[in-house]
Amino acid sequence: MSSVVRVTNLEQSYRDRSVISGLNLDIHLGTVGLLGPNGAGKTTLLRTLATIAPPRSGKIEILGEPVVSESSAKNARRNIGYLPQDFGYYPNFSVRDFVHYCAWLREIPNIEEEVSRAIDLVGLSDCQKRKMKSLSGGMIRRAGIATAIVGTPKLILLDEPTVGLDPAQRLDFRNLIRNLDSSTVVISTHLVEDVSTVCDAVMVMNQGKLLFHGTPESLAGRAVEDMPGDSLMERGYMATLAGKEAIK
Ligand SMILES: Nc1ncnc2c1ncn2[C@@H]1O[C@H](COP(=O)(O)OP(=O)(O)OP(=O)(O)O)[C@@H](O)[C@H]1O
Repeated sequence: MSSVVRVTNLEQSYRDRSVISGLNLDIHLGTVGLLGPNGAGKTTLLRTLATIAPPRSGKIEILGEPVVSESSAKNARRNIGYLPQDFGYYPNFSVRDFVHYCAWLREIPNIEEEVSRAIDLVGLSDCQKRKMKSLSGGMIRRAGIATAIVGTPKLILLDEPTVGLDPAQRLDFRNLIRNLDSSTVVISTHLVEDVSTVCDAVMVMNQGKLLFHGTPESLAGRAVEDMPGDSLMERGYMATLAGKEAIK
């Protein structure tokens, strides 16, 4: 199976401070959850995969094409939908204007149809004419998700997409992700249950290193008795962070 994303020996730093080091990664078609505590490097990794932050060193390939220059990054971005953690918007734009503008930037064909579809998928059709500044936090987040999924890009990168969503909206979000089966979706989250319910694979990062990459079941299989957590997967995650894995 060919990789949708391949990362080889990635180093990233802010000024002289290394935040990702020696990271190797292959992501295949499907939905992958990216778990890690605050400051683990999740946002930095997603920004790198979104081709916004060029690697300090190492290589990235998106859909088999190396990203080595601004023009190759621009080509890659046509296939990438990215929802940053703190995304900006023009407060006076309507929901539709916001999604349309992002689709236009990505040069999406059949733009009106695709924008309507994305807005419908996030459940905002009835308020697509409302101004962004009049929306609740959860609705703003859903409009942001629409900008990432519009045109069904081959790679969708969502940084903390469920923050601010109420429990019903989180269930809707999971259903939406399940229906994006022609895309590879990478979801950064603190919520282990988001990962256990929708992801085919899980990555656990800490201190800029990848500690685990496998199925949700194999992460749950790392659970050890004395670890805190309400589910096997939470305990497996905590055991992985603590470097204490179940002995098989
Ligand atoms: N612009 C920046 N300048 C300097 N340091 C930064 C910058 N952005 C992030 N960092 C540092 O890089 C490290 C990784 O941060 P990053 O935001 O990638 O982690 P994260 O896993 O996404 O965290 P969170 O879950 O809190 O969003 C942290 O120690 C953070 O303080």
